[in-house]
Amino acid sequence: MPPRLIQSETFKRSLEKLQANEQTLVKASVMDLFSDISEHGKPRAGLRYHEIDRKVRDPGIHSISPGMGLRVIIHQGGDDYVLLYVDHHNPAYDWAERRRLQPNPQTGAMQLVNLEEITQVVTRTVTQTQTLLFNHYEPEYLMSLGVPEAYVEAVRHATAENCDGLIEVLPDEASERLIDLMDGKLVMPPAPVHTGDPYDHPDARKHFAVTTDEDELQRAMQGRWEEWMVYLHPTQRLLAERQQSGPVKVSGSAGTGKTVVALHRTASLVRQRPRARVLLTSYSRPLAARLEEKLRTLLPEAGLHRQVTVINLHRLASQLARQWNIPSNIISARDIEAHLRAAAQTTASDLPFPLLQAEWHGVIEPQGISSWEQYRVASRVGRGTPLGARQRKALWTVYEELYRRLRSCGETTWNLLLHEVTRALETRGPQFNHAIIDEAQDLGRAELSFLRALVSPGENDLFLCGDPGQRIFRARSSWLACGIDVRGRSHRLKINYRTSRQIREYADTLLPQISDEEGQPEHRRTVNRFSGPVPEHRRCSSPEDQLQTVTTWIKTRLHEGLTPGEIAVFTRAQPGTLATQLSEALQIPTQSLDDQAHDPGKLTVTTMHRAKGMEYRAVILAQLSADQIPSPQALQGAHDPADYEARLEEEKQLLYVASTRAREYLLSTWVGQASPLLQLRLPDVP
Ligand SMILES: Nc1ncnc2c1ncn2[C@@H]1O[C@H](COP(=O)(O)OP(=O)(O)OP(=O)(O)O)[C@@H](O)[C@H]1O
Repeated sequence: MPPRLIQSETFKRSLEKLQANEQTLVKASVMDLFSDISEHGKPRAGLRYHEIDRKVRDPGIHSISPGMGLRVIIHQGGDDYVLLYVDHHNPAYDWAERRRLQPNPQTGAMQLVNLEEITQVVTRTVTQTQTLLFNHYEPEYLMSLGVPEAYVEAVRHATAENCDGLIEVLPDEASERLIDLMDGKLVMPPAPVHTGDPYDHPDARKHFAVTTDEDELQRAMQGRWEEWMVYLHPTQRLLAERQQSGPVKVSGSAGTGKTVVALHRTASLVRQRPRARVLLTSYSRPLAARLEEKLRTLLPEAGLHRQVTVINLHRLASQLARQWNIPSNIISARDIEAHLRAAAQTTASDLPFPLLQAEWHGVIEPQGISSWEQYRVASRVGRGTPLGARQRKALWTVYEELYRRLRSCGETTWNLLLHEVTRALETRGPQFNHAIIDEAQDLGRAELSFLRALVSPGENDLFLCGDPGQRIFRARSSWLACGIDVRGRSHRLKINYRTSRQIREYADTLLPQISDEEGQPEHRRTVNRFSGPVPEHRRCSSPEDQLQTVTTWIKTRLHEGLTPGEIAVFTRAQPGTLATQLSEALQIPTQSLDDQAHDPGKLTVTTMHRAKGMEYRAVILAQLSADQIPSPQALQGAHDPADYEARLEEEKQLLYVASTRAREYLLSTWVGQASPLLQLRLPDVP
């Protein structure tokens, strides 16, 4: 085999931490190294390739010196040169001293191990009363699950009390399999590598990328080269690439890489099926715009990108409606209420108006019921008060009049439009071969039925990614009832790549038990890749005090080196004057993300709804007082107790969505009494 250059994810991460001019220098040296080993089989003298003058645990460890005091740590094993890390001289060598690169004896996959971490974990004390979680498994079995040999003893001494820290430092694939064991699942080891190449195993491909092509390396070094584009977790890769016999569900709590899987799935389908029509979609327009931007990075070949339609479902439905002459003027909430009142008057109905409203918004409109025959037998599950046939008939008389009024002014609602287009699709036929949906938890019955009709049923037809804990636009709808059967094809992602363990643990307390789309309780256990500061809370004495608190906190973050684009302030209602006040106090521009893309030079100040799909190093949740969240307006609009519960649940999930946008820092502030949704145990609140 010719000499190879292999880039590890640890190298990628360390490179990103350097200054721009240092990065340029390192990238140039990496290009030189690649051409040297490709042409001459070894690095040239100018790169000062040598063993390091420390007591390293791994004899394969070497370094090169690109200049400016930097050292690139490289592992050489035969003809393989693995880029492991880069930093200034001392920290780079400190890092190298503690690392060992070796194949897992059972799986054959190459693994990089931090020997110091293991020592810390193994020496943790375990009391007699604590139960050892994995002690009854043979070391060989644990290694076959991807646990590096050096960690086996630590894993066998893990207890419920200390396992989080341990699972955090294990390779992702091993962590995920241990979580499955803790959840009581039977876990089969991955198949060993047949090629005999320790970098070719799916477990190793999460951490190492083999470079064989100079152009590819050049692109990676010069262009945007993000970790998620290259180092997929084996489960992510499998989901993205595997043939599926029908609809697939990928779930996972916030930050577990669902969007990344959706993007790779799209790219993989397009590459494998040059003539297929592929739809990549989501609930809202900004989410679809963000998907499109990321897909362009992942699929730079313009031809391939053109094969995919990236659009949000509502926009697609209204485009098709216009094409097929279906009325597509969307009526406002206020006008529909006025029409309903007028319809009740015209039909001399004595039914209570709240009942008319509740039935319209809770049953008729979401199900797209357009005739008495449909309404007579329609399901009203979860609607509280049962209705007899005579009452239904009386209600229907009003809705018939409402429909007549809507037709005469050529207006409709989103749900009715979606149902109309779905009916048209039944005669005109599906428009796509494959659809990939992100944030699928936000699809209601109308969107789900539309989606089903859009795509030809069959292999690899629908691929739905979502988190039932982040439902903020629509009440829960059964996928099965809309013809989307994911039984036997559901997968849950368990590694959280976005947030620190502290933020994830805090965010989890905001959510009660979560049920999936069929009402089944969800396991939500995940493992984080890093730790960080504990989320902070501040009760403020007045709005001015809150402004001062937020300003000071942001100044501290900026002082620590964060940029304005890495910080966001979210509020439940429109932030109002807060954006202007912060901009003046901090002397930096702000952005609200309503119709513009995220600008890295500006501080984000916007609503929690607009936070969806974003991520920041630091997040402030401001104006969290009891009279601001749950939103009184949202709850007042509830049509019946079931609707009230659903709206309250949405408020909790909104807070969860907003909190989980934070990677490292999270601050919550309020004036007066804190929101009951915060579930505060308040020892640290002044
Ligand atoms: N395999 C991976 N390696 C490294 N980083 C990853 C990987 N997968 C995802 N990430 C990163 O983790 C973060 C969260 O990923 P993503 O947005 O796909 O999660 P999500 O599950 O869709 O989150 P949410 O539900 O909150 O929108 C992103 O920064 C992404 O780049």
